Amino acid sequence: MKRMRDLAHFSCEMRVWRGGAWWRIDSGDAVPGDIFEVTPATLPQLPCDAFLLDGDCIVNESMLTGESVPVSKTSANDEDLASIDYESNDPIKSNEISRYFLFGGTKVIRSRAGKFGNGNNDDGDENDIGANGCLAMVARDSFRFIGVLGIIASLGFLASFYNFIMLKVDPVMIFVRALDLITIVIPPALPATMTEDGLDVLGFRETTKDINSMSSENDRVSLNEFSKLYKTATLLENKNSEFPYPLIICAMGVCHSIKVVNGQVMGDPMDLKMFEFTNWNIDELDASSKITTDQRVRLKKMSLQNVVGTIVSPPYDKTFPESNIFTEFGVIKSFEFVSGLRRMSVIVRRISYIKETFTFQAKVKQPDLTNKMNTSTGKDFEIFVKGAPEVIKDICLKDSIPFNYDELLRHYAHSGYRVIAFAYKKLVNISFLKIMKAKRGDVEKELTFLGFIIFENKLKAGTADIVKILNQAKIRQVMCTGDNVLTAVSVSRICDLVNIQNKIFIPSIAEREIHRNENSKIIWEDIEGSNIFLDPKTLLPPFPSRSSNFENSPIPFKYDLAVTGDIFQHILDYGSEDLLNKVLIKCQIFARMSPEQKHLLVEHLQALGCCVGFCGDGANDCGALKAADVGISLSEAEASVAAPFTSQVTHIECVPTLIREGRAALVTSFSCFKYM
Ligand SMILES: Nc1ncnc2c1ncn2[C@@H]1O[C@H](COP(=O)(O)OP(=O)(O)OP(=O)(O)O)[C@@H](O)[C@H]1O
Repeated sequence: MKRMRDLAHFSCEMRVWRGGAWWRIDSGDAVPGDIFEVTPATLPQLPCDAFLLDGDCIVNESMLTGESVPVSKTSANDEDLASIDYESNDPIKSNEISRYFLFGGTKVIRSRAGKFGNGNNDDGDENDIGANGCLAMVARDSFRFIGVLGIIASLGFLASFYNFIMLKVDPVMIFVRALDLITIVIPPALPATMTEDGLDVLGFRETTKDINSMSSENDRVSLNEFSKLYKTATLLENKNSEFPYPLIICAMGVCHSIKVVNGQVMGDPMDLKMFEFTNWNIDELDASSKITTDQRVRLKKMSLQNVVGTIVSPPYDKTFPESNIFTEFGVIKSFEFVSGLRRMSVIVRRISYIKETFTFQAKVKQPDLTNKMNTSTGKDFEIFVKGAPEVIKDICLKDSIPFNYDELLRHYAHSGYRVIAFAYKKLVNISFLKIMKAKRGDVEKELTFLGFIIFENKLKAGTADIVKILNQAKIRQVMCTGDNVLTAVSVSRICDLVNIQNKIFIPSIAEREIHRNENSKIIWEDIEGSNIFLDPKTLLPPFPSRSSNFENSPIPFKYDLAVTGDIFQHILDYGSEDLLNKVLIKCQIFARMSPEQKHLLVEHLQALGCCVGFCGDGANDCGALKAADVGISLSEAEASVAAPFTSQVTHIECVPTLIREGRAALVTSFSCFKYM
């Protein structure tokens, strides 16, 4: 809470643009409408919410979302600003707006050529952490209890006051005796003991360094760790005569959200592993970049110096021993990864150089400066898209999808690998202006499928032990993930979240999403394809003999359910309450869940009377973390506003620790009451 308070009262010096000149003012004096400058040196932490009007920047939002991957912000244009509904309760809700919205309290890692418009200088009190945990309930009930005692004491006080007056006792004595009665009913040390008890528990947490608490309340399991890029699978041959790398390698080199900050590459761990695999180089056109004057001159000659933010290039020395053409990629525009869309894309321009003498200088291993530009690139751009295979399939040209696409996807996902699909399109004869204005939906379509890349999901050491401990404690554990359902099933089996002997049933609907209604039939099918189906109403397997004593027949085998986000949504929209409750109670795996669906799952479990813990590690878990009774954010940030508890050790080992501490706090509180 102290950190929250500090954040609300945070002030610093800032440079604002007023009356045609720059002024240095205290951030407390900033008013809505001010335009101010953001650089990490002068304004490391944003003192207020703001719209990014010009330039771009990278911010660390982990204190809000728990997501330690830096987030890129691009500037808003007039159209964007005009489309905001300021009257709405939450004008910044949409993902589109958060692209150019800077949140007060977040840290600026890097900024480029920007001046910003100040939104409303609120005090960050929107970030309240709901007091919805068990300990909060105990605290609330404790104070209610003291309140009731207070009422009894007051009534006793009035009654004895009246009696003493009737007995004509001395007024000072009346007052002292009446006060005595209050202290008899409410032990004076009780409120202090309760507060002390709470502080003790919090104090212990702060010192463990594993779990940091932002409030006096007291879980999704991040089981997967990207350990190594296992294999690349190019399904289509995409040979390019001038450039020796296949398009899938180019895609791995350019299609990511890696940032270079002070010479260090930062970003999504999966992107980092993928990029590391290519062995390519990346640099950004900011003050700290290593981009040579020579490269800047080349960009300038091609009028690219103001539009290219990032340059990605294959290794100079190994690439073209024979060729006299060297190619690098300038990233013109990127559409960041959005959990709801499950994809990201970049628009790039190839920058090729025809060399007259391609001699490498011994030390710097860079092409000779006598290069000539290849001007043939003209108005051509390329878009590389990567994302969940189901999503990529939908936006690719049908004839570019290999016949065994689903089979391969199923094979790798079933083996527990994370599968990412890549697609590509050449955007021919388009002006810069058009590219800059292009909407995501307009360019991310009619693509050519390039291939899958497969990541091995390595379980963090000790995960299975923690799952076992929680099982022994009879705490129900459910996997809730954005990943593929088959991958989720495989990981759940490895860590004993579901018994490996159990059959798993997955629901599906024949109709496409837009044609679905309450009459759409859900089919619950065995994942192993054994042709066994569950009854769609009772979710029970077929009994050996339905005619004979149906009621008392034993269930023929043990089984679990795994539901995908779209079916979960369908059941919420059209299913009966009975079916929804059965799914909530019986289902062990919720996969391909969007952030909103994770949130809804928590709320519906709570509506059934469950006390829900949620353990999550990313921005896509924020809603669920906040809604849960016990939210644990696994984040490198010291404390994140996304959840009441933050564990810097990004492992579920913090869950039993927290439960133990919570129970200890409860026992201490009850003991206090008993003692008093
Ligand atoms: N950086 C990325 N670029 C492209 N696609 C991605 C990226 N990260 C994830 N995806 C795809 O989007 C899907 C959903 O991602 P999301 O971040 O919502 O969940 P997740 O990381 O798979 O799982 P969890 O919910 O356990 O964090 C992933 O399964 C993957 O197919």
